[in-house]
Amino acid sequence: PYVNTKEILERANKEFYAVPALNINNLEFLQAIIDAGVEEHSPVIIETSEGAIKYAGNGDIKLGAKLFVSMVESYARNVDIPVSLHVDHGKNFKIIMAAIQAGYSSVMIDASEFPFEKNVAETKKIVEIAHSLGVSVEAELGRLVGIEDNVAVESHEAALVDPDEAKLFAEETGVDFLAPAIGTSHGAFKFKGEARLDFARLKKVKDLTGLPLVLHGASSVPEDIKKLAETYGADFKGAKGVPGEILAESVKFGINKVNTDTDLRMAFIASLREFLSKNPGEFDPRKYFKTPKELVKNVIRERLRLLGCSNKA
Ligand SMILES: O=C(COP(=O)(O)O)NO
Ligand SMILES: [Ca+2]
Ligand code: NA
Ligand SMILES: [Zn+2]
Repeated sequence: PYVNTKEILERANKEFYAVPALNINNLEFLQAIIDAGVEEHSPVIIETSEGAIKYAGNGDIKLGAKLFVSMVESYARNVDIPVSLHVDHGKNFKIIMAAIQAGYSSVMIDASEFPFEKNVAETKKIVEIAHSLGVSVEAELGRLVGIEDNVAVESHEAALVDPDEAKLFAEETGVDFLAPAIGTSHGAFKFKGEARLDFARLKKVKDLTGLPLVLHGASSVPEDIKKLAETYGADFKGAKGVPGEILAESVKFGINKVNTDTDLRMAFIASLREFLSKNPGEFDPRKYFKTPKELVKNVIRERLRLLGCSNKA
């Protein structure tokens, strides 16, 4: 069934596991996610960035939002796992409103680049509108910067979430789930040295807010996927993600939603490169997208198990 993200995350919060939030831009990734959830008897959270909404709507954001809601809601009705649809990194009021009106389960208002007071004001505004329409809200505190090696440079300290601010933020905004910056960053090149997240800081945010917490920039960039892509011509030198054991550790300290985009993209392109080089005569997209979808599905299945949300449907 199609559910509200809050329902999925409240249970995860109570039972100490995490649910991946999986970014899509098209039909194939959505199919891979639904299949992974069904095969693992697991809830799944589908999320679309503002760019994805523009992409699907061919520039028309209302159309894009409606298209994603109808696709996700239709597939969700067809399976017996909880599925929700979320706006990732909402910054543009018009796009957030289009998504809420189209029927998204939840939206992120990302005002994390602004000073605390403005972040509070922006988030509060969206929370009031969203809650009046039964939509749940995510916000972010701190900025996504990798903690270089073990030297938490001055500027990085300033970028990471302040746990006391997080408590105040939660009280003042009424936000449903919170993304505390603890050392991750988006994309495939997250760390130059050792991957390290600030778990002490994370635990403080959890203790002080009690909210379901979100880890952004959570892709692992699995070694086998990277190698497969490079075998077939990709140049992913220096790509490094959050190791699986660190992701599992973050769940122990209170992470309940794990934003995953890069790993799906890397799996898809690695498998597509392999398929195309082995099948030079193929030109049916239902064929050349089949094994990429399979690999994306299997990467997601593994992540569902790692995060403890398999069999939680
Ligand atoms: O945070 C993310 C995705 O992060 P990755 O690039 O690590 O998949 N989306 O909001
Ligand atoms: Ca941000
Ligand atoms: Na998000
Ligand atoms: Zn993010």
